[in-house]
Amino acid sequence: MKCTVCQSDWRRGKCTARRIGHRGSQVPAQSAQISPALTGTVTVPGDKSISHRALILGGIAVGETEVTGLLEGDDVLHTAECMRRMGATVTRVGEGHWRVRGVGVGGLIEPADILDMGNSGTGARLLMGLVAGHPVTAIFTGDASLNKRPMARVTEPLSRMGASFVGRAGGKLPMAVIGARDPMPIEYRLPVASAQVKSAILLAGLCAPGETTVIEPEPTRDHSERLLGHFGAEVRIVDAADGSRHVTLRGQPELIAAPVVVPGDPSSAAFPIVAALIVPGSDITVRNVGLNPLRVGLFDTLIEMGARIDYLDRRVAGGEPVADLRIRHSELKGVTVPAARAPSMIDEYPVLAVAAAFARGTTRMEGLAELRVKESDRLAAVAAGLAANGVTHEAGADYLVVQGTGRAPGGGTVATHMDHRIAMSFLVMGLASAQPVTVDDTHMIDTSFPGFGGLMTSLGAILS
Ligand SMILES: O=C(O)C1=C[C@@H](OP(=O)(O)O)[C@@H](O)[C@H](O)C1
Ligand SMILES: C=C(OP(=O)(O)O)C(=O)O
Repeated sequence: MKCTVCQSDWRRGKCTARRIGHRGSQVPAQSAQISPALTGTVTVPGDKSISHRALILGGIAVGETEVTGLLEGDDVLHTAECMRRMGATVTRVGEGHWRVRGVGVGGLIEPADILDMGNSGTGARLLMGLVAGHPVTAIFTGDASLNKRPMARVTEPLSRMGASFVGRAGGKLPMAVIGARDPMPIEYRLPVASAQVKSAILLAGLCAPGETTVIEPEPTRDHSERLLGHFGAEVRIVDAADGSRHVTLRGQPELIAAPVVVPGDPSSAAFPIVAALIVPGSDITVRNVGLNPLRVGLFDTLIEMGARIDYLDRRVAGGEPVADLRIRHSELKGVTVPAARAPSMIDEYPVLAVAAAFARGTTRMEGLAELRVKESDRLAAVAAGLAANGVTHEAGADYLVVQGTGRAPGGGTVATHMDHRIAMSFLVMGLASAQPVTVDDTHMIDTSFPGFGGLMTSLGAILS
């Protein structure tokens, strides 16, 4: 018998592959079917982007950083393990409660073995940036999905800073990163709006003397900037008249350990939220959702579509705005989502496409080219999932148009292509579609949302 996730031998009820974070399975498929009104109050796991960064910056700070609310998803666990291999002491104290003792900026040690980043583009690209600024060599690899994703977007600027790279054709992992002995600060204009690329350059810039500047065509999530400031680095942000944002870091700071409180991940909250909007009679509350202005594009779009979402008890926790969200079933209407909004909701298009299938009228989503290089080609995977479930749509090179009729027919099986967000989005679809929806593999859900099935079931969702 073989593990249905990685095809390694399956013995004594376990997958024999000894990859970090990989549990393997024989029963990865799952179906969702029409469910009664969803009700209740839930808390989603911690923000994935902030969790990676808390471990990375804690790992190069002086002293002990206490992290609460850390996402214990596979992606973040890979980052924790890789930081350990480069000298940081990373300890789990309790659920979501971790301590990190750092090595100081410039103090990374060379890892004795290959760094396995699993499914995580964020972990891989941010750590490639960090290694690029240190005089060490590290070999990065990932799973079948990550090893297909483009890395030239980070190797190009990091080469200018003095690092070198030996990888597979087309700039793919596995790849050796040979860190710069004397890293140079650069000024770099990002060719694509990407918080991962911005963060990789800033992390390399920590070890360079002088100022490293990243110019973003449109602002992307700013968790790196916020946390760098929180740990004592000098970061300047200037919004230019042409709409671009200039982020400048002064290199070679001493980072000082600082407590990090991780809010709930808005990208994970998106799934119960859309589920409640489309399942008739639903009324749920999702507590402690991060509302960083550069992450809320989905919520703004849903409200434009007619969603009844109330922000309760708005507050600031751990330097990020948060609120409890009350969501009630809503009659949605189609809207046009402009390309400029993409950076603030880049991971939410699959679940927005599901909401659009339950809206009345046409929803047009533009500026989606980046979806093609995520854990899967998300534009193609969403289009195939919509087709399998009888939803009329049109997908172009960088756009998606969904014709909503108030309810998706369902009845299809969706290929998830090792992509957690495709799996969760189509399970949400099945909760309100006329026929059940099946997804072929639910394993990858643990990368970002461990406990997804249990949380949805606790609200009344029927998953089998
Ligand atoms: O910086 C981050 O934490 C992330 C940035 C985004 O990727 P890009 O930078 O490639 O847009 C996003 O898709 C990813 O889930 C997390
Ligand atoms: C794109 C994602 O993550 P990453 O790039 O870190 O793999 C995601 O979580 O949707």
